[in-house]
Amino acid sequence: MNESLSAGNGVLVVDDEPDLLTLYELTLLREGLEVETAASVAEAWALLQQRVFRLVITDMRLPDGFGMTLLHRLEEQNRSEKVIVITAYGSAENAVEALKAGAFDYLTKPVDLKQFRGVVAAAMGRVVSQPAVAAPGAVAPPVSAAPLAKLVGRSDAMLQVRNLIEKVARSMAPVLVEGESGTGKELVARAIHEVSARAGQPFIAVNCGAIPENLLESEFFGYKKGAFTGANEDRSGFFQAANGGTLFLDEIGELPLAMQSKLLRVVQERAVRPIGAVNELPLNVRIVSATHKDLAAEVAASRFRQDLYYRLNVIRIPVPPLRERLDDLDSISSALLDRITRDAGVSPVPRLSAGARRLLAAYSFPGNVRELENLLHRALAMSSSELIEAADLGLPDTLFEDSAGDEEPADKAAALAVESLVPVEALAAPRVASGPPPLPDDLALYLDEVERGILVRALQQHNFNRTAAGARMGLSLRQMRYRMARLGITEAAQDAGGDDLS
Ligand SMILES: Nc1ncnc2c1ncn2[C@@H]1O[C@H](COP(=O)(O)OP(=O)(O)OP(=O)(O)O)[C@@H](O)[C@H]1O
Repeated sequence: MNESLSAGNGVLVVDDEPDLLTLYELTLLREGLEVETAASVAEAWALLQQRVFRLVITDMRLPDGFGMTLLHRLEEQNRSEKVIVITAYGSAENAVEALKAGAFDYLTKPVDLKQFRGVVAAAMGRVVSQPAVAAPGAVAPPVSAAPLAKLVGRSDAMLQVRNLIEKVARSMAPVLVEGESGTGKELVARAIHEVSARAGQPFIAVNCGAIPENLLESEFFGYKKGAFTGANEDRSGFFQAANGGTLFLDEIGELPLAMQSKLLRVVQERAVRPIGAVNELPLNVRIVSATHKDLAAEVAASRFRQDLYYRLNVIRIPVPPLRERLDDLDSISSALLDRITRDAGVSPVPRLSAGARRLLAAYSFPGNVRELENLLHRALAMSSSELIEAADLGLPDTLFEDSAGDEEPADKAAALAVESLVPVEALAAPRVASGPPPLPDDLALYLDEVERGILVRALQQHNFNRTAAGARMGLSLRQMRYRMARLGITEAAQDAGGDDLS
């Protein structure tokens, strides 16, 4: 034990290959860090019993066990050390496992020293802003729960989302948030940032689908004065702006392939070179991405790079559609009404009548929480009292009739129609007498709704026999089940006593 070492910038490196250990040690010493080394789990643990380090860098395979053992022990004891694991080339599962277990980051052998320095700088940079830990056994600061309060909902599905957010907060691992439009993916990304030690640093949200292709590079990486016509001064990109904090890449599936390659390079090397610059700038940015697309399918269709997908998708947080967490509808509606009236400076906050709540619960919310928010905005404008009635919601008449009474919908057809309600725009298309329907704002959502309407009609025509309804449209039972599940009409059909469940 070296008494002179402070916890401040002490790094413990664990590797059983003496040459590598020396190489790592020299690299770290050159960075001005204080280094101790160990060649086995036992040796490392003995050192960790004596003092606290800022960072532990460990090879995965050691003569007497695995680097994961050290990670698990440190996690169990809630120690403050960040852990970086070094895994063999091609063992991505190990790396992912380590990140899920709480590792700060991982490096793959053969270790690129530039990357090594970048990862270490990120780990040290993050810790520097925290109070120095003085004694063995000191615990990491608890994560703050306040940011999670903005994410309203106590359904099982939301509790799972919250748990995941808390779990990933301490790590640097990239997170992919998946879910339909308007489910709250950005809110989840913000919560990850705010719960993490990066909370005081910038959170930069970028909608990848909204930036013209020819501007992507300069927007992301910045440029130097004179790099191209019109570059009259140096300009930072999103990465530099997010340095020290979190970069939220919304609609990552919209990035063109050429930009995906450039993004991968920056993410791997943890450094960015602005257009026209000679030198790279080191980065310490956590990446949280989001998509409403099935990115695995995009990879299969060669529209998304597999290597980038694996890099961004270390931890996946699926955010379920609102129709799958109707338990949360009342609390989310109240929170939204609170927010809307507060923003408008109106009081008191109106309430939803029992009829209005019933009507909302019968709706399928293809636009999820954002649609609920818009709907409540409109309802507030329509309502003339402190009570928002069903009629103020502006929902389609079919739904209105079905849920007006307290009784359950009378027959299978009604149950299915209510569950899989087609939004007004989708229904309107075939009814319009002259001229083409307006272009949809969201083609995928629009087509989903058209498909939903067709499936419901086919099922109704075939007395809810999915095999027959599918066969009528050239679909196997398996394809029907898949499509019904995807479009959220499985349950209604089962409730309705579908005769070919198997
Ligand atoms: N659980 C929730 N509690 C309170 N408000 C929510 C919740 N989920 C979403 N919202 C609100 O719904 C709106 C849409 O959320 P958000 O922008 O995070 O969705 P998104 O999934 O990122 O949407 P998109 O895919 O269109 O980018 C926001 O105003 C957000 O504050």
